[in-house]
Amino acid sequence: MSFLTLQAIRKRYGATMALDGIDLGVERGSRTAIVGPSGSGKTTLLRIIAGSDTPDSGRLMLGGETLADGASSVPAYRRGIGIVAQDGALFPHLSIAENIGFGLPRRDSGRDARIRELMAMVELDPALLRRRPDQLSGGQQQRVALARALAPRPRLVLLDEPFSALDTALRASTRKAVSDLLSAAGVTTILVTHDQAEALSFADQVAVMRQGKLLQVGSPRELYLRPSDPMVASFLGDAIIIPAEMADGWARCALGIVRVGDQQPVSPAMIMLRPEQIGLMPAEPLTQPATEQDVFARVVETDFGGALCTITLEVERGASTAKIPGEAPATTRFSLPRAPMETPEPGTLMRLIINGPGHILPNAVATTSSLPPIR
Ligand SMILES: Nc1ncnc2c1ncn2[C@@H]1O[C@H](COP(=O)(O)OP(=O)(O)OP(=O)(O)O)[C@@H](O)[C@H]1O
Repeated sequence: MSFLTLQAIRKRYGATMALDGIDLGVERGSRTAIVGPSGSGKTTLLRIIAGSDTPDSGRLMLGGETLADGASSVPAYRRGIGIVAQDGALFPHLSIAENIGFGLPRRDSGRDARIRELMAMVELDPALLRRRPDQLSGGQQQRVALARALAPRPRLVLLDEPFSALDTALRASTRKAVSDLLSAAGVTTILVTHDQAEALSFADQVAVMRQGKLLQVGSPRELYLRPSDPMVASFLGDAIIIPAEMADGWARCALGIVRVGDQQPVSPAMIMLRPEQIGLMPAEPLTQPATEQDVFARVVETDFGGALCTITLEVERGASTAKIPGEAPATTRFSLPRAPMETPEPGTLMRLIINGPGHILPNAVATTSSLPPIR
């Protein structure tokens, strides 16, 4: 059994099923990120783990101890769980030292030493201990909030969108610092976030939620490269999802003939490619004769976005796509991010180079069977 185990957790608010049978295991010392769109149930799940809400049914266990079994539950203050909220939620009228020491017994002789140890752990200058929260930057406040959560040596730390109030640069550096610190301390952590990049870089395990259900749970790599359905695929990054006809480990789709992994071929299927798998080469002048497998696309639009620009392309009915009967599928228009110096002018014809395998989405229904079999 995992260190933290959730079994068939359900929670309803009136007509809304906020959690609809959640099963999840979290290993000791690991970091799990829970991601999902707004209203998918992330906060409700965190509140039930923390003990600020009780499930209607289901079981929650931590370190072998049952914390909730249906509506009967151990109160929050006896769970040994630390929480870092979105805005840090520091006590504004208390000094930094008093904030960090809030959960430590006042008469404990080691209290001051522990507060200093935590300041060092979160890499803050001890000179800040006398200040009040409003005299610290946003990033420093979040580190204090983490120190306060870690002070009583919790069994589990819950991070509720703790970096979302920080600006982009500070967000990345604070996230890295917090992530390194938690892994060095071996603290079991659950992070709730809207931000897929944050989830993928922070966690060992990512759980994607939608409408009160966990759609998929796995390592960041597994979820990014092998999502189970289009929603998980698109939530974790840009994805090109197109129907394909399968044969012998190959897929024929509007972008050409793409190798697929060793998944069970169901034909037709929906396959996913990440934009970084698609290379572009100018098609003109043609350096070698076009073959049957070549696919060309014309740049229809470019959007300047600084370090990354977006190129929108439309597949031309070239050698291989010419064999697709009927109307050109709507998915023949797709967008790719590119560095500004690699952004061709609108109107340029490009040859597509697909790298690496396409991924068959096992839980997606192919929208067309009009593609011909591969010969
Ligand atoms: N106290 C409540 N009373 C009624 N409905 C609630 C309550 N708390 C949550 N809900 C509903 O339950 C569903 C899940 O809400 P929850 O806050 O857990 O989602 P979330 O994924 O955390 O969303 P966000 O990312 O916007 O914070 C939503 O439909 C929400 O409106």
